[in-house]
Amino acid sequence: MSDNIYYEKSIGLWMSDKKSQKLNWKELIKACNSHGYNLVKLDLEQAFEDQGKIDVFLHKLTDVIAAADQGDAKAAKIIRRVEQYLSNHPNITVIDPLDNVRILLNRYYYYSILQDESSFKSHGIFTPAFAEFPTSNIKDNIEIMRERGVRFPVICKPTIAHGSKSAHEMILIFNERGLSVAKPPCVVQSFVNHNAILHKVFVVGNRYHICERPSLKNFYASEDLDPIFYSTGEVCKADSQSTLSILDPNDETGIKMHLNEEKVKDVIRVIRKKIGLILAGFDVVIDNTTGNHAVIDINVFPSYDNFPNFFEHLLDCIEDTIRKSNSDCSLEENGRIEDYGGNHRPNGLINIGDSHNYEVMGMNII
Ligand SMILES: Nc1ncnc2c1ncn2[C@@H]1O[C@H](COP(=O)(O)OP(=O)(O)OP(=O)(O)O)[C@@H](O)[C@H]1O
Ligand SMILES: O=P(O)(O)O[C@H]1[C@H](O)[C@H](O)[C@H](OP(=O)(O)O)[C@@H](OP(=O)(O)O)[C@@H]1O
Ligand SMILES: [Mg+2]
Repeated sequence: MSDNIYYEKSIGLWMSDKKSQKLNWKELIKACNSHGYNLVKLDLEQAFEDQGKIDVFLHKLTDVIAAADQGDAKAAKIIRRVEQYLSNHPNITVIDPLDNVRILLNRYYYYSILQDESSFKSHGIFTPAFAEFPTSNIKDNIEIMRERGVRFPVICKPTIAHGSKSAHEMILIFNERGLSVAKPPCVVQSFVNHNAILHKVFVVGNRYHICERPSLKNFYASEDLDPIFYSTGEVCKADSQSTLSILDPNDETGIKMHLNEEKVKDVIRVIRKKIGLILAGFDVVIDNTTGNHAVIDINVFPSYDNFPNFFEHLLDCIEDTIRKSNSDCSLEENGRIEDYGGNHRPNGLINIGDSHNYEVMGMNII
């Protein structure tokens, strides 16, 4: 994977072909080498022991873990082998630990972690009311929604957040008769009107980057509307141009709701403390009536689209993690996200984009 210079340490990397095709391998190898690491592209079909010594295991195994947890024997065998290898090599830095990644495989589970976060309410942060449908019995599901304060319109999402294309297949449901399309196991989450603006926060350890994406226009409960099926990829990518994102004329409020960076940092602190991932992303929409910030989704190792110098920040963070684990004081143990070393910058934000499609690099979350 790299020129014939010997590098003392190695990063073993595995990700799906789908993700791998989007990766700029040349740039990643350059960043690894500049930090004194070889980059080894691991093969899950071969024993890791036969693929060279690694010091860091960097992965996005979400699809394989999800398949294993759903009973896929081949995937289960792979995950067992990976976990056995890592337990035989406790000095390998894993980014991120499989048990932490598992937290984000189940939407109901991680929504519950967010909902239970007591600090959010007073900071104007929330996760929309949600409920899980264990069966497709509409009467039972209406009762479950009532008990949990979930109100139409709702977005129906697969409970399992990764592992197949269907994990991103969403359904907007406007009334009780629309619940007939919900296919359990699934969660329903109250829809938050947010003027079709999605804020994606990409996190690498203590650093984050925010970008705006198209989202869904404002919707209201209605007995007349049939469910709307969509996939996230067709509505919320940077280049998406879905009619679902075009605000209705009477919704053109002209008021721009500004993302509050302090709220973003609060969410990052909670994710780092309660979920403990180095590589994560989350989606925020701003309630257009209250201005409160709704965290509607958290992702493992997302795209890091437009994250400036992502690979450099990744390697810095890997080295930071190794340094901290060697000094045996984990970030999560003391519950604080500390300042990090490196090119210390003021705790400010560097506005690196125009105000419309703004992108803001946040450094040093304290
Ligand atoms: N509660 C909600 N209120 C308003 N819009 C929502 C809500 N939940 C989801 N959405 C819209 O649906 C999109 C997809 O939802 P979500 O992010 O949960 O799905 P996902 O497939 O896991 O996304 P990703 O591609 O980020 O993994 C969001 O980007 C947003 O546009
Ligand atoms: O541009 P984003 O970060 O929104 O796209 C992500 C998406 O949010 C999910 O994290 C995808 O992961 P899966 O849920 O596992 O499909 C990412 O796909 P990946 O192939 O990069 O892992 C998207 O990049
Ligand atoms: Mg999302």
